[in-house]
Amino acid sequence: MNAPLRTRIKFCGMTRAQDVALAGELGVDAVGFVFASKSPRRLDIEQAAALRAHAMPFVDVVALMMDSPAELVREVVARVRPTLLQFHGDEDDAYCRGFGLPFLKAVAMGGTDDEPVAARFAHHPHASGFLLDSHARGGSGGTGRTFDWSRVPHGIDRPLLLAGGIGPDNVFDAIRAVQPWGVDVSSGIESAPGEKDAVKMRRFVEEVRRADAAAD
Ligand SMILES: O=C(O)c1ccccc1N[C@@H]1O[C@H](COP(=O)(O)O)[C@@H](O)[C@H]1O
Repeated sequence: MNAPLRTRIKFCGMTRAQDVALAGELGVDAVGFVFASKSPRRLDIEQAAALRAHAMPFVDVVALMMDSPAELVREVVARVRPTLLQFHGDEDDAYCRGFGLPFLKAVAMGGTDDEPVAARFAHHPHASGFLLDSHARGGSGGTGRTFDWSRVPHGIDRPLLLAGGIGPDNVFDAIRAVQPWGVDVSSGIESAPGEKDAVKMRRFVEEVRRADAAAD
């Protein structure tokens, strides 16, 4: 894919109505609700359904699952009505596509994995895009750690979202280095797990726009 004219932004791990509303005001493309059982940002279905009402038009709502029972995913789809699913575990392509929604698949960029990154995309032919995160295979995301951005493959025919340890202070450099289709941030815009910081959220968006304006 060509370098995008506008880098998409996803704010993940939202837990508060005011943060979801501010994301919309700032022109963020997507907000993520985490249902992974071990996450400090995990929502139950009632909380997520209530938060969903604060998402503005044209803001996608992404439900993040990690090796969840299919029954939970179905309930989230029915009651929270996400526009996209994001799978962070060992879910295979057939499982991921079985919920009738487009999905993103997270690819673990940390640890030691002999399979080349580009080859891993082939395991999920129906993924709408891939999210490259810094955790090792089997580990959780939302770590606040970066990975070696030079390992991001080029010339991939589907959207790539760069994640892992990105924040207002490094997102400009990240976009210049990788030219991803989008960036995904959680802890880098927080004051505490799940509590987004309005100043960091705004600065993050400004830095993405600055990188887009500086693109060759
Ligand atoms: O956010 C979480 O708690 C989480 C838990 C389990 C799997 C994924 C999770 N978050 C994803 O990880 C990226 C990177 O997070 P960070 O910016 O390094 O804190 C985040 O954008 C989510 O997509």
